[in-house]
Amino acid sequence: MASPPLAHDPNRIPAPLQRAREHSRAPSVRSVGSTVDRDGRVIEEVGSPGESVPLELLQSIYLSPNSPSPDTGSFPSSSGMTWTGTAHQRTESFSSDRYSPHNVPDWPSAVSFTSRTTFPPVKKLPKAQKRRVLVTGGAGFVGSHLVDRLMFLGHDVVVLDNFFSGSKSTLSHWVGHPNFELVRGDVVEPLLIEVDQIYHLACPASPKAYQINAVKTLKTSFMGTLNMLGLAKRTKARFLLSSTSEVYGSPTVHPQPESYWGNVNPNGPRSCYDEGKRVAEALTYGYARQDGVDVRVARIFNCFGPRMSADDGRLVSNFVVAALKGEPLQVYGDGEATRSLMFVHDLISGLIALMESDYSEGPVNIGSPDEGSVLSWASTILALVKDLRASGSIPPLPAGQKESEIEFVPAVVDDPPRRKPDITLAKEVLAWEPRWTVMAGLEETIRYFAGQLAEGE
Ligand SMILES: O=C(O)[C@H]1O[C@H](OP(=O)(O)OP(=O)(O)OC[C@H]2O[C@@H](n3ccc(=O)[nH]c3=O)[C@H](O)[C@@H]2O)[C@H](O)[C@@H](O)[C@@H]1O
Repeated sequence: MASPPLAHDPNRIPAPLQRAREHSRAPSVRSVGSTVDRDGRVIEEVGSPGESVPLELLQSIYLSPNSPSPDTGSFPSSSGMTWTGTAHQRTESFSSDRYSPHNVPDWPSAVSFTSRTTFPPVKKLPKAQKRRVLVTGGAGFVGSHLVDRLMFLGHDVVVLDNFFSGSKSTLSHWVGHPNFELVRGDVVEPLLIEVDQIYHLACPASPKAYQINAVKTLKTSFMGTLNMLGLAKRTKARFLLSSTSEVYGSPTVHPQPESYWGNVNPNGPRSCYDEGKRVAEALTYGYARQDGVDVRVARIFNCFGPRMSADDGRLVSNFVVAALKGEPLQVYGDGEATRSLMFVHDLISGLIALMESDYSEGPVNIGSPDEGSVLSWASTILALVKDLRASGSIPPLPAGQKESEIEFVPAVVDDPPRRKPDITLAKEVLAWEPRWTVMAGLEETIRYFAGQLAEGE
């Protein structure tokens, strides 16, 4: 089904293009060599001590053989994997010589598959430490990164997903692993299994996706959360709800602390998601007070990274894909709305830290304080893609094709004008704060999408 266009406000006047051009003449923004964190330390592992996973292992899964390498800035050969050592345990499964598409008449784009016999290496945990973890929405962008992390840490993971916005390909590397189970199903139906922890992520999260079927989004938020809380009550599992910064609506307090009650339009085009998540929070604390369910609530602020789908509709994926293709970066409205961007590995570390913490008194903001205007993020992404191209790290544009430009299009209805988390509480109770710079995260995301585009995804 084609996605209906987002509602636009025709009365908002786009800012002059000249300002965008000034922004995009930003100086070189690219960092060189290994990925370093905010303190200038090389990032070798992600996650808190005791719960950390080597970055190279994670990258070996989500970066394709066609993704440019961070250190050499060069392309790996399209015929083989570039990762070595324990991280390289993937089975080659594409078009062997024998079954090459060229050898199959009339099948120009055929792909052959072999069954996987080896898996990425996972920790061996003593029985007492091994948890049975349910991740609803585990095939989605955020869910699949969480599943990777939990699998590497050695837990038993069950994923429940209806594949509305998630995809089986995000988890194909675990299918058949004895610690892993993938269930096609919808959280609006009850699920009868035995678990120790539930990460409840299931719900379309991009404004484009959640507005396609507003009633279904509300049903997922309400009935899905009700069912998963019922499961938590029966199994005495700890329950973590992925809530959102959208519960703050168009905030009148900036930055937003957890104590702020928000300013949400209860019947606008975004209300299906905003109010859905607000009722999901109310249900969660209802079960905690009434039935003693052990709950955690994470309010997630704008997150980006590999495995966002190219047509996801959100800022980073839209701008990166457009810049790589040489298409216009469309800024809705005047581009003055602000967002604070967090890289996905930081979010996963925050979610696990919250699940494992003793803090259950109320919601915790998980987000980055790196606030910038939409226009400034568009300019930054454009400049970064240009730099990576100039250094030969990603493919050049086809001959004759011009670099992307910023284009202003009408504003989106009820688009929150500014957003930045107050993360004092997360620092205090979880000892968590973002480690990745936006630049390092954007480079990783650009490498991911460059690999995807090279494979024709
Ligand atoms: O992460 C959050 O805190 C919440 O908000 C986001 O919603 P939004 O901030 O509107 O995310 P985007 O769709 O990425 O938009 C960010 C800003 O960029 C603008 N934008 C987006 C895409 C684009 O192509 N052009 C553009 O100008 C939007 O109008 C908006 O002002 C996410 O989509 C929600 O899932 C999430 O819960």
